[in-house]
Amino acid sequence: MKKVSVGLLGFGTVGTGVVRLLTKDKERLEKRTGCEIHLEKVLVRNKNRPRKVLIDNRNLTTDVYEILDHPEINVIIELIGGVDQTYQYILRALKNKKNVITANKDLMASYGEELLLEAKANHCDLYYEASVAGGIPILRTLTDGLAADRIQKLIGIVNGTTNYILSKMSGDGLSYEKALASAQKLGFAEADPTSDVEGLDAARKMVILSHLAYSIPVKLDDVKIKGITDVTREDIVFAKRLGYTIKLVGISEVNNGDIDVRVEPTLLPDGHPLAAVENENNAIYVYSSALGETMYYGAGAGEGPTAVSVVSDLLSVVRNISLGVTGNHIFLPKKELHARKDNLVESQFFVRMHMKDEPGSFSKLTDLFREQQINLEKLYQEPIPGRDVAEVALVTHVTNKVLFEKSFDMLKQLDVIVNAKYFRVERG
Ligand SMILES: NC(=O)C1=CN([C@@H]2O[C@H](COP(=O)(O)OP(=O)(O)OC[C@H]3O[C@@H](n4cnc5c(N)ncnc54)[C@H](OP(=O)(O)O)[C@@H]3O)[C@@H](O)[C@H]2O)C=CC1
Ligand SMILES: N[C@@H](CC=O)C(=O)O
Repeated sequence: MKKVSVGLLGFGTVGTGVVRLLTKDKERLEKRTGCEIHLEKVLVRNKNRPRKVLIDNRNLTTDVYEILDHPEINVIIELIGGVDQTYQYILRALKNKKNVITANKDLMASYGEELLLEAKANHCDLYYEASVAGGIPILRTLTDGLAADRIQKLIGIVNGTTNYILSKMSGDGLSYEKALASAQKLGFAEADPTSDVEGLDAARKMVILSHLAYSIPVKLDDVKIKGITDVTREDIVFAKRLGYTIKLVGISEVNNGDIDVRVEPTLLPDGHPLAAVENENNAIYVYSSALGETMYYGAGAGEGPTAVSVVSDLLSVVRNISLGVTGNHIFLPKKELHARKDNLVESQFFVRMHMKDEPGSFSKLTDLFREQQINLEKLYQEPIPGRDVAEVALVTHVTNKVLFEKSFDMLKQLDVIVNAKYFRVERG
């Protein structure tokens, strides 16, 4: 039996899941590939820290070069996270002709193209399925399953932490802080959860997905990003009254030579399949010309699901090694699309505001939208007991984004408006 030796960088949440799977299912995995899969070394910071899975202490090392330069190791799995230092490690591994598997979307969203070219130059594999949507095999789906179709649009719930927080705030009435602490404890959140809650993690994933869906280079700088830190329980409640669920979604769309990629808290109609995606689950809704609409759903974060994606990549690499081939190179055509300008974006919008509860205030509001030629699809008003202020929520018809934002600024200037905020509405 051919032997493949693996070096693992990082023994945290996902690293633990990978060691667990490679140990527990060793025989089954080896049968699937016809090769012996040997975990040679694991990089840790502290060799004496108690671990959640049994491992021989002699397999642990604190010296990364013992793995990167190890003559026997053919595959390196990177699960430490971070960008600059990790980039150098992966570059060195590839130059040393080692195949690489990573779950690191921060790195792949910024340096994916360079690293894939380096892998190609060195006749190595670079697989990164776990970098998007944890356990859902979405990268394979885009590059293999849908290879023959033309993809036009993707809508993704691609961050487990924020979906978990919004679900808990909505369903269990948990505060934002408690829901975040719980997501951290369960291992969904990044080491620095700012990237989760501010939308950056989802934006990185949308860059990777868009690149594979449309075979074009997409820059993180071109993604419009807004996180969930301003979403309150009241926003969730009043959106619900109008028949919507608030989710942090990434939307990526190509049209007439331009591309629009954005991540923001968005209202989805309650009947939309994405509205039912709860907790740390993720889903990607794909619009393609021949197949139509398809949705890929499952656990988007956590030890077990993410380890399945990593180890499945490993099995692909092991099969390639035994066949003497490499795969999974994405060739980037030189065509570039331009980021869509806001004056070309059309959408519905949800506005929530506190309005003085006095005669004439309501008509000031409706007059403004009529003058701006923005039609309202839904309107909800409820007095706030004990205060001379009413809660008002509305949804516009589809309108131009620039026109809407100008009108929203005018709305905030009305003397009857105490405060107001808005979110985009996605009809699907
Ligand atoms: N958690 C999840 O659900 C998912 C995570 N990912 C990605 O997977 C990667 C790993 O995530 P996760 O397992 O959650 O992260 P963790 O923080 O749980 O684990 C990272 C591990 O790497 C170790 N580490 C970091 N730097 C070094 C270093 N220089 N030398 C040695 N060890 C180091 C850390 O050691 P120490 O404990 O000593 O700090 C820690 O154990 C990240 O890129 C993440 O974005 C992708 C999909 C899902
Ligand atoms: N922090 C990420 C982990 C998986 O990528 C998330 O919450 O989705």
